[in-house]
Amino acid sequence: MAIKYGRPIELREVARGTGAAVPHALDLTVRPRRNRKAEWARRMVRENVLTTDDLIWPLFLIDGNNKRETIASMPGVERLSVDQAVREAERAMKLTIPCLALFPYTDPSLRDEEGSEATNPNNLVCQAVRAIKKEFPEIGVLCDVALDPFTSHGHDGLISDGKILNDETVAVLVRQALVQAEAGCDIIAPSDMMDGRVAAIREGLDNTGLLDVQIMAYAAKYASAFYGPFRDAIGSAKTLTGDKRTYQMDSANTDEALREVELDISEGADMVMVKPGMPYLDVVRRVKDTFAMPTFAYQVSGEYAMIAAAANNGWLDGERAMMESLLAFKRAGADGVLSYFAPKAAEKLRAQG
Ligand SMILES: NCC(=O)CCC(=O)O
Ligand SMILES: [Mg+2]
Repeated sequence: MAIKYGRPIELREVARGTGAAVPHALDLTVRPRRNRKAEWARRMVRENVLTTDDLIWPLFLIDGNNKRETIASMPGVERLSVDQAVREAERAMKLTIPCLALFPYTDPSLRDEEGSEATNPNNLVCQAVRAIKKEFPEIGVLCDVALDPFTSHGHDGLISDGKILNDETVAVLVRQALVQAEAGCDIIAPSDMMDGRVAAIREGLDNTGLLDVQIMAYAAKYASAFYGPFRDAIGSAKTLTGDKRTYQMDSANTDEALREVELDISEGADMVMVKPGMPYLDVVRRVKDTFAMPTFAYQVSGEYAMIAAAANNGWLDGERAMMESLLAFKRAGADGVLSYFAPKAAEKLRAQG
C-alpha cells in the first residue's frame, strides 16, 4: 500500500478553537496572514536575510595623526587619519565585516589638473592600505580607482578643451590601480566609467604579477544627485566644474546598464556594482538575473544622509529604516552593499545574534 502523507481531508480544518463559527468570517481558504502570526513563524518563512558578510564599509581618510573630522552632510561619518582608520579596521574585524573601502580627502595643495597624487605610491590611500594590511591582513581592502579626489577640477578623468579624455585617462588609471595594488589592496574598484578601463587595469595587474587582485567594476554608475555629501567628504564639491553626464550613465536607462555590465565582465571584472543603490534596485535585479555574477550595490552618501537627517529630526526610526534599506538590496538580488551604515548595521546584527 502506498504511504500517504498528510492528514485525511476530514481532519484538516479541525482547529484548536471553540469549534464555533466566527461571526462575520469570510469564506477564505487561503489566509496569508497565518504565516505572519508570530515572530518564529515569520522567521521560518523569511526569504532574504542580511548578515555582516553582506557589508562593505567605506572609510574617508585625511592626513594627520589621531585626527577625526565630522562631515556636516553625513552625520555620524568622519574623516579619519590613517591611525584612526586602522582602529576602525579593528572594529570591522570584531564586527566580522569582510571588507573596507578607502576614499581620501586630498589636501587642496596636492590637487592638480592631472590628478598626479593618484599615482603617488605614498599617497594617503596607499599609506592606509599598508597600515591596515600590516595589522589586520585578514580583512579585505578595496581601493577606488578614479581621479576625482585628486584633480583640481573634481572630474574623474583628464580634461582637454572642456572634454574628458577617455584613453589618456585610462592610462593614468592603470598606474593608479598599480600603486594601490602594490601597496597591498585586495580589490581594485574602478569608479571612473571610462570605456575600456577594466581590460587595461586587468592587463596591468597581470603583467605585474598581481594575478590575485580582484576587480570590482563600478559597471553601472549613474550621474546622480545622490553623490552630493560624498563630494563634501572628499572635498570636491566646491571645485567640481560642470557635471559628469558625459561619462556616468543617464538615470533613464537600464538596457544600457546591461551592456555596460556585459562589457566589464568580458574585460575581466570579477564582481560588478550598481550605483547609487536604492533608486536603482531595478537595475540590480536585472543585472543579477542576467549575468549571475557577484553583484554589489552602493548605498551612496545621499541615501545615507536622507535617512540620517530624517532620523535626527525624529521623522523616521533611523535604525529600522537603516535595516530595511539594507535588506532591500538583498531582496533585489545583491550579494553585498557598500554602505556608510555598515558598522551600525553590523552592531545591530551581532546584538540580534
Ligand atoms: N566612487 C565612490 C563614490 O562616488 C561614492 C559616492 C557616494 O557615496 O555618494
Ligand atoms: Mg563601462
